[in-house]
Amino acid sequence: MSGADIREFSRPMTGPALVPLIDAIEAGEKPVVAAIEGMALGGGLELALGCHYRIAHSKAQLGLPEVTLGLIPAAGGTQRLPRLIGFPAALDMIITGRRVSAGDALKLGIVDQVTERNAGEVAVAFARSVVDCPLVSRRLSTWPPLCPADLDNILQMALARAWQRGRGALAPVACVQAVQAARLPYSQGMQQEQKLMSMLFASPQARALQYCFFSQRAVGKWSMPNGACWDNSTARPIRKAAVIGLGTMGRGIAVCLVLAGIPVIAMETDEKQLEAARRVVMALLEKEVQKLAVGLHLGLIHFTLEQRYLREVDLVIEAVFEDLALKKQLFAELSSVCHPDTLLCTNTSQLDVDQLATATSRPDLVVGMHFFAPANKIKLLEVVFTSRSSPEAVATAMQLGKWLGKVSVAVANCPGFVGNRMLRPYVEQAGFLLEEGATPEQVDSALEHFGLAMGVFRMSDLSGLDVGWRVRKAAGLTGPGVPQGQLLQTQQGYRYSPLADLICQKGRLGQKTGCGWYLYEGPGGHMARPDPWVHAFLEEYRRVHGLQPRSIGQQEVLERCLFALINEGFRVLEDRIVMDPVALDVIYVLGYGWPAHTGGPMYYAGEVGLPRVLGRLEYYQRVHPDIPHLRPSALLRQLVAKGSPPIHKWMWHIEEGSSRL
Ligand SMILES: CC(C)(COP(=O)(O)OP(=O)(O)OC[C@H]1O[C@@H](n2cnc3c(N)ncnc32)[C@H](O)[C@@H]1OP(=O)(O)O)[C@@H](O)C(=O)NCCC(=O)NCCSC(=O)/C=C/CCCCCCCCCCCCC(=O)O
Repeated sequence: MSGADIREFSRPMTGPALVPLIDAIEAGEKPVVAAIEGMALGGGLELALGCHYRIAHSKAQLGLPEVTLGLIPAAGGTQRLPRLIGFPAALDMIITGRRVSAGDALKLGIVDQVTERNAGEVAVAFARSVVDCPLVSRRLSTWPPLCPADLDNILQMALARAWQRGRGALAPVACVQAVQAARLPYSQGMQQEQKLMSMLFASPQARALQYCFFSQRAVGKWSMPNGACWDNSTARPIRKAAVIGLGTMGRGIAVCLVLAGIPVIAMETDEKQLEAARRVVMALLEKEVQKLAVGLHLGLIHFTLEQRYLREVDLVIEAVFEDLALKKQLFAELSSVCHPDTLLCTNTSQLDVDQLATATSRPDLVVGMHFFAPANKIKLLEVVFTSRSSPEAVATAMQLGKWLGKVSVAVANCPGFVGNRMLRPYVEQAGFLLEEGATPEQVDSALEHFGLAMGVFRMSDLSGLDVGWRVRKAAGLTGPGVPQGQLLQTQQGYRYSPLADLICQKGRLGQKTGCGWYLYEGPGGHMARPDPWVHAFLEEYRRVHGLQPRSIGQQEVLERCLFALINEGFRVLEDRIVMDPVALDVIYVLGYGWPAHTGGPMYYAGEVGLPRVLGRLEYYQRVHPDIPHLRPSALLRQLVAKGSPPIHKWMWHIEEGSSRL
């Protein structure tokens, strides 16, 4: 039982109400034994906590995931669980919403027995064995709270953790407040639980998080412009895969495949690089084995320099250096080395997948599988199809992503695909704000305050500033031979900030070099500190170019960065790069640390109000007519003209024939 039907939350609820039902079961004179097979989540676990005993199958999982829906476990979960397993363990489960295995539930004391047999049959036998035992001590609501001496401290720390995890989300904090009320008598604690739930239940954050829940499932129902879709296309089984290029991304992808139980050929061209990769990958895998307490066959991965092993694989994921010529050459080689049916996938984050497909003998079997760093942690996968990709190839990549525990989103091929395409105007605005008077930490703090996991400059330092530098060079925006315009600089007719290029020229490439937009404790350091050198550099830059710095408020940072990103999102929709705006939201929440409690950038635009987004873009465009990304998209204008329909109706307003596919 995985809890309430979430769809019911947006409709008038019908009875019977869960709380009195659970209370009645608990108060009853017959022993009730919960037999848990599969899942006991949310209201499912709360119901089990109201039973007098709990028997779980060894494969069962238990949890209170309400926090991920912007809620608290409000059918007594916040009151019974701390009484049963103590405050620290209950706080951990309720604030994170994480699931625990039956084995861990037994250790924590949530279940009384774990069985390998049919849990129902075992529960019946168990019930017979306890039929004459008094029930008084089995009613959790009557237990006195297990209050340790340092409970205040524990609650304070939990509150701090909830603030930190939540980044502005209300539910994690409310979870702590509700659990805190478990030190009161049960009936008073329940009143507090209901009060907090009532506050959250109708909140915009809960609506946004529930939208995220359904969006992440909706993207699995992909379709392509040619009519191919998830339920008319068959995925191929992947019995063995290869990863070529064992840099950071390749290593992470190899780890994902092994963890999913898929045998992997991990290939490099250089012995030293191969050995370095072997050490890192094996260390990562051993850590996972310990963490997950699972038996994992580490022999599933074979490291090699030899292409002949590629003959036996069903799918290759290429993750070599981001260079089109190099990748094209590799794809041409793969055509002759691999079996003719082998799928050839690229992990490129922005190169033209069509061009790679053209270099092969089987363009129909070429797709992009764009993982996000760290590939073994981030749940998102962009599956990039070209006009020639076969439905079978797309279905296989989508299915493989799911098998790896990712949420796969099918997107059409275009520069930067979806995520990085929308990121460009956002990063660009941040650069302009520096020219106009902001510092990296001011911009980042506004964005982090909004809820983003990391501000734009901290994120750039983490990814490496040379990544964007290389892209800008390839696009002819900077580099030797590119004329440097007058400042404010213009390139290709539009305003261009060379600040990031100048920083790179100084050898400041981010965390890996110990400095970038911030200063770190050393190369590879993670602690970003404001850097006086950067401040002096920005001041000098403005002085040389006669730019009068002005004070830039949080609102302007947010509007310029976020609305520019959203505006590009509307253009992505116009171009029909995805079928639906939910895809953009899923990509940003899972891949770019966009706060889930705002639903994602496109949902957020709807909440802010499309007329407001349009109005602010028009205003900034008047002030900065040389920045095309601030020019409102045709779709945004059209939606506002049509009275700002809800997000699920946006695609109805795209003119036929506007697709660039
Ligand atoms: C682990 C899963 C269960 C399964 O995972 P998987 O096998 O991978 O399958 P999925 O692809 O995820 O899902 C398959 C389809 O099922 C749909 N689905 C799944 N779960 C739900 C659900 N809970 N509700 C609706 N639909 C669901 C999913 O969308 C897929 O559909 P489709 O095929 O795409 O169409 C996994 O799905 C999972 O984790 N599910 C969610 C589990 C969860 O979060 N459970 C907690 C729910 S909240 C809850 O249980 C709360 C209970 C107590 C309520 C008590 C309320 C007290 C009332 C107080 C109210 C106060 C209001 C006051 C108002 C006022 O003041 O007036």
